[in-house]
Amino acid sequence: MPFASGVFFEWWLTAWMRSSSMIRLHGLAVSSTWISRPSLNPWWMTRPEVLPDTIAASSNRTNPGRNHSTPGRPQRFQEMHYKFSMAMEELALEILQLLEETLGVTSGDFTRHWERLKRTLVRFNWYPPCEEPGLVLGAGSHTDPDIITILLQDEVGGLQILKDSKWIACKPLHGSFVVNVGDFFQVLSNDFLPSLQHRAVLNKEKARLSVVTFVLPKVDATIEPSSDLVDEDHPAAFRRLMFEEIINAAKEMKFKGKEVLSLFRV
Ligand SMILES: O=C(O)CCC(=O)C(=O)O
Ligand SMILES: [Fe+2]
Repeated sequence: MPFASGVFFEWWLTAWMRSSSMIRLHGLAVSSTWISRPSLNPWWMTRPEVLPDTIAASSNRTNPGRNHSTPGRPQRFQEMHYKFSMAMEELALEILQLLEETLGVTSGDFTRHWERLKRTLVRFNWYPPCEEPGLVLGAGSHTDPDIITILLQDEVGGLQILKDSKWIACKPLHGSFVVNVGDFFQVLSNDFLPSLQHRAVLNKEKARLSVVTFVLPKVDATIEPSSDLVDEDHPAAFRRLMFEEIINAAKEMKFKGKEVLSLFRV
């Protein structure tokens, strides 16, 4: 759906970028963020002090409860953004249920946080072309601190994942989503599903659009490895912790990635 309107987004985000200060996500990207459940405080609004500057800047524009009246956003774009985040909520729940089935999690531990406290954050990242793509990143190397991230990228490509110390291009596959495991989920799954270190590179000629849905628990959600995935051979790898602790640590480490979880290992 969003890519049918790629031209529109490019126009809109460019205009927005011109008319407001540039928002940077570690590197060179302009983002527009939507919160699916304005009634639930997103973590960056409840704890402004743990905000990365980039997200703080986005959140100023997406004041929860006022998403529909955010100035400068055409009504049609807002409606589309809303519909998209609702569809992503359904998809997220299905993915989590499938993962429970696959890993034999009968306690409902994966879906519990989500069903009770569900919240998605849909972000449009627009990466302008860059004459020297080797010198700057669109999004720096990081892991997402959330449960899972559902990512849709256009045909330009630029997402890379770190595997065996090498960056591997995650080539766009038309009509498909990329699903990333976040730090929170690595804890829940007791290391069975490790979070993914990734980044986005820029393109010399073409602008790129990605639509990223972060599936988040409430900031004070408490987690520990699912009892279904803990046994004698696989003792609990993490202590009990609050989602907020992951966020705070990620912020302190400037969203650089995997080391964050080492703070919570037992
Ligand atoms: O644009 C991309 O491919 C990656 C974006 C990303 O990792 C993020 O927004 O967290
Ligand atoms: Fe990410």
